[in-house]
Amino acid sequence: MKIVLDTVVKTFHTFRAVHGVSLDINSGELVALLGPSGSGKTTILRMVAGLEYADSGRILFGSEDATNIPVRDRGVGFVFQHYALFPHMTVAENIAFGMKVSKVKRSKADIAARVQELLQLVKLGGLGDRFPSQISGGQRQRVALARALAVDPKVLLLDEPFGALDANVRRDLRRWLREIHDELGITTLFVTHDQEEALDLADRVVILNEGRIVQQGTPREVCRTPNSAFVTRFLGDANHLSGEVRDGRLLLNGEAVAPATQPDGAVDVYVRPNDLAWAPAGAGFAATIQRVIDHPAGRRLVVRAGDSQPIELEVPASTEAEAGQTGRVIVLRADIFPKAA
Ligand SMILES: Nc1ncnc2c1ncn2[C@@H]1O[C@H](COP(=O)(O)OP(=O)(O)OP(=O)(O)O)[C@@H](O)[C@H]1O
Repeated sequence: MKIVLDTVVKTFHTFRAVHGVSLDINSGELVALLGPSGSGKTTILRMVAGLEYADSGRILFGSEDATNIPVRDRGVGFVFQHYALFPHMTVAENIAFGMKVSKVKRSKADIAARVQELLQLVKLGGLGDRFPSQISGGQRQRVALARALAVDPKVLLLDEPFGALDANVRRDLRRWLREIHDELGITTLFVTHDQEEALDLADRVVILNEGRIVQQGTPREVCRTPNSAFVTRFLGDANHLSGEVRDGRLLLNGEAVAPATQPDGAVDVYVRPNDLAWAPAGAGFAATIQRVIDHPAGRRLVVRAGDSQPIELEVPASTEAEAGQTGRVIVLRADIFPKAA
């Protein structure tokens, strides 16, 4: 089922939460809405669900205006962070609930068979008789997904479904969700404020700020060609340096470090730790190591150049480095924007 948002606006009292958002979600696509708190992600999701109405603009399900389709006929499944399971029902009863109240009548045997099928799909076979309080948080969210899938939705809407879980469980669950999505091919809209989660999971990432889409593209596109300082900062883990472009070269601390295509003038430079290298001498700009942080994948150097803020570099685990050493920071790649006023 393809979903189209066409210039959708939503205002609460006098506050405009969504400013004319247009977005196509193709059939079978997994799209992540990513943005800081208050950027309008949940409001957009709720409008697609039919839980909230747009002030103007249109939302289409296929070629049909969704305004005319009641919520229960939209064929939408939801999973929310705090969309609790019914505590007095077993896992199996929770999954069966939607089928029992659905307009599509199914026999008891059909419902029981479907529940078993879903329990296998979400890898919880054998736990159907437990109560929600007897399973882990990650398992509960898998039950919530099974419950959402039980009524064969054409569209799946997920609002921070893994928000309350710890980092390792979150990572496992999003890989697993991606597999389920690929198996079932349901058009899926996923809301998160976690960059890593969006990049890991989605076919396309839509970045929102203050109720507007500021960039959209594949994870690779938004990471490699962020179109603004906001997107670069929001995607995280970038050093921010002040520099200057002069005659087609980027200058940091007065030293030419890389070619630049921008017009001459002051610039904001964002460089990811992986796009910097460390060398005892040679190109780049001079810096002094302040700290070395070892982690399983390599070493992180925290350096200072002149009176700059600390700059972080990611280097191979084999790199010899210690606090107090001086050397050169080499810029392999940078995102350069005209200096913000
Ligand atoms: N029912 C409401 N009444 C008034 N203001 C609202 C209502 N719902 C949302 N808002 C406001 O609209 C803006 C967008 O909210 P929304 O929940 O869509 O953001 P979000 O990006 O999902 O944020 P979060 O990540 O914190 O959930 C916020 O400023 C919020 O306070």
